[in-house]
Amino acid sequence: MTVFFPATDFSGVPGVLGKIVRERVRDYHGADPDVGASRPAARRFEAALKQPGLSLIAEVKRASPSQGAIAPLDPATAARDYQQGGARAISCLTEPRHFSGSKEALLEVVEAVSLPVIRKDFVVHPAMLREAADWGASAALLMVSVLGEATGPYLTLAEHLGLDALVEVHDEAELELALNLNPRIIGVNNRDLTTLHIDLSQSPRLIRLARERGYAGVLVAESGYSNARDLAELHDLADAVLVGSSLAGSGNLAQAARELMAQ
Ligand SMILES: O=P(O)(O)OC[C@@H](O)[C@@H](O)c1c[nH]c2ccccc12
Repeated sequence: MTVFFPATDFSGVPGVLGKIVRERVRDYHGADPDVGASRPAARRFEAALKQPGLSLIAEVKRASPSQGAIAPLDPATAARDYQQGGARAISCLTEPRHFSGSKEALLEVVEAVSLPVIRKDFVVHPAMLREAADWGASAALLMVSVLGEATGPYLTLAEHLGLDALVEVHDEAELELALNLNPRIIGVNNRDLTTLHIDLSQSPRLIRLARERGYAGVLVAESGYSNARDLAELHDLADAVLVGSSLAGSGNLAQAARELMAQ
């Protein structure tokens, strides 16, 4: 299928995010943009997040630009532990240089658990979504800070491939852009990926704003959560929370997940 992509100029993406994005652009330079025939939507990721109560998306995260090495997790074991600890979906990084992610990690996670899995990467090329579908992911991350006006076409592409999309925003302007596309799932990242600074008030604030604007889709709070207290106000506000570092570095992933979600 053919999707119109506005010229995407990633040279303006600032900071750490810009560096990673330009590396990913080079990685996929010349990759085949053809995504093939349409695939049926399973909507498993979305359905997992819509269950009653705050849903946990637990992330297989071995390293990050802010922390360096977090833990030498075996992806399959980590995903199984998260599932046992009550996670409703698994996020798996596939970015290799800064997050120690890989295709293999994603394949192992998909194989290990019955939960839906989201491919966590810096999507800058249609081939990355085709791969996500081929590798068995149920969803992929689309970052408005990276894709800007191209977020719409990428949403169409994800839909075409039967993938759910988590449309990630960090500030009001990005939220406005996302709301105009009316995606089924919006995530608000507490971390500014250009500076790596975390502000835990960002998600609740923008989630409230989205609801005030009449947004009726699924809302996800992302990043920086390390204990049950941090989640207190999210229980009646967000549909889901995305947590990586604090769980991954805990030493006991199932127990850490249970303790985090306890009210
Ligand atoms: O490790 P944390 O602070 O719990 O955050 C998890 C997740 O939100 C974070 O990994 C993330 C959110 N959006 C991203 C985009 C790219 C890379 C990583 C991310």
